[in-house]
Amino acid sequence: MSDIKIITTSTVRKVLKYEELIPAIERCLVSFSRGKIQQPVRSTVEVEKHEGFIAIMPAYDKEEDTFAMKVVSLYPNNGENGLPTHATTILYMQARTGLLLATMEAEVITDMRTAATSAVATKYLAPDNAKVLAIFGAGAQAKSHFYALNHLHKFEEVIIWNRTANNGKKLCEEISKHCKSVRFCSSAEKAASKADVIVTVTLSTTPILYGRWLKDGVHINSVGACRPTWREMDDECMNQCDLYVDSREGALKESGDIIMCQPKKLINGEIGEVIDGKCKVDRNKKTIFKSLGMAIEDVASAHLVWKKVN
Ligand SMILES: NC(=O)C1=CN([C@@H]2O[C@H](COP(=O)(O)OP(=O)(O)OC[C@H]3O[C@@H](n4cnc5c(N)ncnc54)[C@H](O)[C@@H]3O)[C@@H](O)[C@H]2O)C=CC1
Ligand SMILES: O=C([O-])C1=[NH+]CCC1
Repeated sequence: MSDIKIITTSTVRKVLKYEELIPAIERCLVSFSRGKIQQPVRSTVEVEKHEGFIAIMPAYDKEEDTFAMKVVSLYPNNGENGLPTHATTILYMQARTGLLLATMEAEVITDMRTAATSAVATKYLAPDNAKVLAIFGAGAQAKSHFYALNHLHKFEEVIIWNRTANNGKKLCEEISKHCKSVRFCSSAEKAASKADVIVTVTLSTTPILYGRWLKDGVHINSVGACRPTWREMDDECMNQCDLYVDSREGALKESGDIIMCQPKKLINGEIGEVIDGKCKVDRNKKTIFKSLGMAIEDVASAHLVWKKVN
């Protein structure tokens, strides 16, 4: 047996590109909703003492015959000590034998595949001619979401809102090289009420986006609040919008925005069903894509990386 490869962050950054990743993600979302992916809802171990958790995310793609498993830890308080809030590793295995082929540092994969998934959702759910993008948050996902969305659609204006203004302004400075009009806005309400597309990528556990702020036809990619008691959107926001998810099963187990919503919020469909034409969308309505993150997105990304390094 040949040596197990160790694939580092810098290699992943070099080889993984949105032009290949976005179509690969689109394909795997459809396969997932067609039942061609074996993927349990991730299992999670709470580390209460340190207010963190660790999740294990395996998936097998029956069509591609590819298998991988990601381990991700989320320690929100790390941020205050200058440490990364998420730590991730992927084990990439040979599906035929179950043998380990590579371990991959998965920070870049996690950032890019999550943003690529939101970009696909935006392509299918956002209003035609969306002009203004608002991003809530200024961390790793905020940055990758700008690049992925900008790859598919050129927005006339990008507005960043972040709890810590300095970090928000730094992000504006970086992305201003790629977009004519980028600005930091210290009011979440003002940022939201101008936007045709909103991305929420924060570690907040209580709502930061309110229904009363929303413009007609807005599309929201809600990417944070991945625990059953955490929220990013208030009930009014949830109830005004048609709701799409990555996985129904995952969303009903993990999404506080859905589980805690009053009155109970029904899911219109999985994004894979939308792409597959099995679920019709009215783009004039307000829409939410609630993203919890799926192992199959990691499998598809790891497979692209593996093909490049071999
Ligand atoms: N759906 C998915 O597939 C994935 C979702 N995520 C989630 O996306 C979110 C962002 O992740 P990263 O950018 O990697 O984290 P990060 O740690 O790099 O950035 C976190 C951001 O949240 C902000 N923030 C923290 N606490 C806040 C609060 N109470 N109110 C408002 N803002 C607050 C910070 O200022 C920062 O801008 C997290 O909730 C994370 O768990 C991450 C990976 C995959
Ligand atoms: O899918 C993923 O990797 C994650 N979702 C929420 C935190 C990390």
